[in-house]
Amino acid sequence: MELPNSFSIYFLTFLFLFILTKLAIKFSSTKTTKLPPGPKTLPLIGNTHQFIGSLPHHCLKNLANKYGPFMHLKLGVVSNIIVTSPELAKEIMKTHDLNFANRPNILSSNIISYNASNIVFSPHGDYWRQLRKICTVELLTSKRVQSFWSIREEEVSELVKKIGTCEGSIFNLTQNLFPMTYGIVARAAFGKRSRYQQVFIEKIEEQLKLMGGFSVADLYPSSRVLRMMAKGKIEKLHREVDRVLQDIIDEHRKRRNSDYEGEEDLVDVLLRFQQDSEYSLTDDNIKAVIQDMFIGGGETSSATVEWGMSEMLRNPRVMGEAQAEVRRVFDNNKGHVDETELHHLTYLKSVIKETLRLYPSVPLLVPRESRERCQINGYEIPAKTRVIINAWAIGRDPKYWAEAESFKPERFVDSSIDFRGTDFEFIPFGAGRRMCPGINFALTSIELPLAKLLYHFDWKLPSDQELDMTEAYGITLRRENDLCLIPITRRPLLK
Ligand code: HEM
Repeated sequence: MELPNSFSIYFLTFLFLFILTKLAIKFSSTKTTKLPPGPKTLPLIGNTHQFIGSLPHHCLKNLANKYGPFMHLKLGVVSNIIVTSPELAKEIMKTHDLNFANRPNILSSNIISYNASNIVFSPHGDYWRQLRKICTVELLTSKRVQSFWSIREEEVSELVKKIGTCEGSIFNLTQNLFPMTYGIVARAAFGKRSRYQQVFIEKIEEQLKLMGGFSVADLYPSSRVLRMMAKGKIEKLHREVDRVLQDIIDEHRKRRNSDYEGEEDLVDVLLRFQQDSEYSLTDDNIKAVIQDMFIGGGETSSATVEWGMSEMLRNPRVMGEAQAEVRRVFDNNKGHVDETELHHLTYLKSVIKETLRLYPSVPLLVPRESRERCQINGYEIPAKTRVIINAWAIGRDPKYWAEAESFKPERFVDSSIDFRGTDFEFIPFGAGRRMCPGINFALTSIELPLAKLLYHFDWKLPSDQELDMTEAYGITLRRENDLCLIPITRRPLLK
């Protein structure tokens, strides 16, 4: 047999290595460049057309039913990953939390948040850490929250008094709940209600509506023309809100320059920080944080009270049980509701959890953005990809919740499932580093009003028709129509 000459050996070795390298490249590229599945995209618009006619969290749930809990969607030219399962939510907010600790640059949020200098939209880093720490220490720890008890007591009692005067006639609960909750935040964080509170609430609500949709400019971020066109309305609204926020700062500054010797509130602390800090906070930065507290503290908690009351009206058995509990606890002890005995209201706490399961106030949480390319479940997530977590759909997934669409507070009565960021099937406050820091503040602003509304009054719908539960369009989950009810006094307000 003739031996191969050295040329043939070199040639065959080269050919072998060449094929091997090609295969390795092919194999590794199919493995690492695979995006999660998703519907086919159309040229230019991507999947944007699939959002027409329904609320974003509903559309995304329907699409996830078809394409799975880890889905890739193109909105315009922007890649989005949609997460619709507790396991994958845990991957994003726990396993890869640091990589997803940034927020995307969204035009409306950027304008409203003074160039992303608030807590919600600022990039993960020292500036964000400092601001979040100040707000937590000054306003949001459970000790600080408790210290505001008299403010809550006054504001909620005022509402109860007003309801008492409408005995037997139709009372618009929505129109009165929201100002009350904003009042609590304003007094706790800034010392008093704003002079322009009503206008301010209206403008903030308009802002939130605008932020809930997909602005065309955000679908094509590199188009300066689209950005210029989209800015007009949101900038006008922002200028109006800005005037109120500047007013709050100016008043505090004037007070600091006088001989005022009262306690410092959050704005005083931020102004002090403005002078001392290495970050040299501007007035705009402070206004951005004030707004965080207003939106975080006002809108979300009132919406939860409103949905909780709505569901109880649809489920008289639940309403009856919650009322019996509140009346049992407070008739025995004091004859009026105060915060000292709220911890006995275990059924009411389950009602609140069930409300947040079905109506998480921020249904798609606040979007995250990947810093670096990473792999999850064998799929590649490129750097700077937007991630949207559908907490609303996860809370209604029959795989994790029996009778998922029914309002059944009992499911929480002897259950350890909580919303503090460790049970990923129940994440109304998010999880991980960017989780909501306002849980303690929120809970007291929900529990006290609900307990008082149930203690003092029975409630009836104005007509025999079933209560309309349509959701409004916006970044927060609100009722489309105001909740109007007839109160019947059962325990008159004594003091
Ligand atoms: C029912 C009431 C509330 C709900 C459902 C809620 C929900 C949320 C959610 C889902 C997030 C985003 C979390 C994430 O990205 O993982 C968030 C962030 C935030 N919330 Fe809340 N929130 C509520 C009340 C409050 C209150 C009372 C405050 C303050 C007074 C507040 C202040 C904030 C702030 C500052 C952030 C941004 C955190 C960050 O990016 O580091 N929230 N909230």
